[in-house]
Amino acid sequence: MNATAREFRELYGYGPEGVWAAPGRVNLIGEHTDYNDGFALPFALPQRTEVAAARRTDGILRVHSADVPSGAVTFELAALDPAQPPQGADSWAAYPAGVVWALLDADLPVSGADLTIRSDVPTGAGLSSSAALEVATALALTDLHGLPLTRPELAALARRAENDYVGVPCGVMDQMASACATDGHALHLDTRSLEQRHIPFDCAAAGLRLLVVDTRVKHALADGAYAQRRSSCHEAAAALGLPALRDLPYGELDRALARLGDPVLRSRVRHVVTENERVVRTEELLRAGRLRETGPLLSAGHASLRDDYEVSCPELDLAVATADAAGAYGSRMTGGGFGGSALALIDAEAEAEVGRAVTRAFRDAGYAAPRITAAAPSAGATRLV
Ligand SMILES: Nc1ncnc2c1ncn2[C@@H]1O[C@H](COP(=O)(O)OP(=O)(O)O)[C@@H](O)[C@H]1O
Ligand SMILES: O=P(O)(O)O[C@H]1O[C@H](CO)[C@H](O)[C@H](O)[C@H]1O
Repeated sequence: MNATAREFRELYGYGPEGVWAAPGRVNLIGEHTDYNDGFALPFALPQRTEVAAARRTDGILRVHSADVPSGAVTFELAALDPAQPPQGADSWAAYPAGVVWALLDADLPVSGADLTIRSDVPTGAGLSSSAALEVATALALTDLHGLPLTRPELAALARRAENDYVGVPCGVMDQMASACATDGHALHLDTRSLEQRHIPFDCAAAGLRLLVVDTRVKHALADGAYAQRRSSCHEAAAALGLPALRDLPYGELDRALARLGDPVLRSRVRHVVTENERVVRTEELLRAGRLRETGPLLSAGHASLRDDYEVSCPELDLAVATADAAGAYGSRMTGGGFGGSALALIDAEAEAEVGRAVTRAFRDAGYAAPRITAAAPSAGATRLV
């Protein structure tokens, strides 16, 4: 029997109606573009979050996570209030409760549920464990209640839970990647229209590996820096008379920068506009099967995040510099930054060597040992049982 289903049975004393799973993600390129209506190119990880679930008819939601050392948290659906999300040891339960709140707020009827969660997506590592939890919960509840949402609608609902119930002002990239990605592909996302294209991305066939270096520096998006970047972008777009920075074409960047007085705003705009362009160029190279040539774009993306957007940290910079020096085609931080993970595109046979070099560099710098894994583009959310 599936381990999450077994845990459900042990905890609640009866069997679940099904088990659903949604993956974490790595963003290949297109960072801090999703709240600017821009482009991103994430792919799903093999690591995923499972949710075993059964309906209830009494307006009660019980949630339990095998990854949190506390019992089930119980909510009355009628009392779910975004002004009062659970706090302290129960704060994790805001993610599944937020999904139920978002469904009810959209007039999608949920009668109650029991849920058990378990995951192998590292939390707070920039690999979207929170989106995996939201999307797996949303898929379980919509399937169980017969609610016909498309995958982009499901992702938008999961994002609403995170923005308006949990209180994290993220964009939609993570939820879209988790809900919509397909095995062996990167997902080209237009975060304005939610249009998506599945781009073949078979590293193994090309003799390549994508190394994910989790620096173990916990990032926390709820703190102010992410929201600050977001509002700087919105301020710059307004100053330029644009709906969003997405509407500033790459070819007009210099002229637009000359119109912005504030040097900080100029840097933020330069990152977003050049990053959108890097996504476009990366997609072209992937489509042409020129995977290695994406390396310089990844590295340029990192420099832009470090210098113009100022969301890197010494551990991420060290991971990137060491991987590059050890022969990576390119590498960059991935996710929101301020910690979390870096990504390196390397030859398959260099995996052990690059891993050793990064581990040694972290030890020499006195940093905690990084967690290094290879990631293959994997499937999006699905029903398992
Ligand atoms: N399996 C899980 N069980 C319980 N809570 C989880 C699980 N996965 C994620 N979470 C919640 O999501 C939070 C991590 O979200 P976040 O800080 O945005 O990082 P990321 O999404 O990059 O991993 C955790 O602190 C926890 O509250
Ligand atoms: O740091 P993460 O939680 O993985 O990812 C965060 O930052 C990225 C930056 O591209 C996106 O804006 C995303 O919507 C947000 O959740």
